Amino acid sequence: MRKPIIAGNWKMHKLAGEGARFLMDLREKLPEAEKVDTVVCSPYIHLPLLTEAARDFPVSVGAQNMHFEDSGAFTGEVSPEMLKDILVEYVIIGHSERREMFGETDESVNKKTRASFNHGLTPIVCVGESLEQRENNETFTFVEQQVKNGLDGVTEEQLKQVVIAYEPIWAIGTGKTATSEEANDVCAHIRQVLKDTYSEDVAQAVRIQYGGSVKPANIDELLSKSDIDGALVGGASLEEDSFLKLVEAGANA
Ligand SMILES: O=C(CO)COP(=O)(O)O
Repeated sequence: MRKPIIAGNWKMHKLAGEGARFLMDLREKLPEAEKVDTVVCSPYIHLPLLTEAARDFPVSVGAQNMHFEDSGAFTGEVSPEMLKDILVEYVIIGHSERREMFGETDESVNKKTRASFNHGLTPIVCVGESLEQRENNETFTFVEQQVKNGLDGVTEEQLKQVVIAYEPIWAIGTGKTATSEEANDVCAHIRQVLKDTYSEDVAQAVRIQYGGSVKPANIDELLSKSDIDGALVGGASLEEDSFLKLVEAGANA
């Protein structure tokens, strides 16, 4: 069985001190690390404070982006080596907001995914279709292409560590969740693509999260599905009570 993974994506919210307090408040309350992987992905500048606050208790810290080079003349960028240096463990790659607003492409997603393994970071690779693509019945082919392009050249052993987040763009921050069946169908398709492109072993190992208006009220239903192994959560990860409920749902899945 794949271990559930619940990740909060704080996007551009919270000040650093608020983030650290959030983690400290959860300190005694989080389920054991054996039951669920709990991840909080914050803005870059909060990361050192959060990795310090997260010492000795079962939560990992993730970044929301990174550059693919180790160092160089890339003003405003942060490298995988820098993230690893401050004990960051995860990195979100190719979130739809970065693809839409910051020119991220399958090619840059692929470079970043491969770079994450040079430094032992676990990538959370985001894929997902627009409303127009869904209405034109292009969801499967589009997501399939994103998965293949994003993971191109990644070795089988590395692939088993990858987390894929299926986030339909039309469900992000809109309050519109894909039904658990719709979400599971796409996650199952992604797993089939992994099997056809790589192997059954890889397909069974890779964890696939659903993201898009996940809340305490709908997470149990989503996690009960065969191919949904966790959630990548925006809005409902910002508040301690609701984040804790989501993580508990992961631990009980
Ligand atoms: O984009 C998301 C997580 O990466 C989803 O955001 P919401 O949970 O706010 O819909």
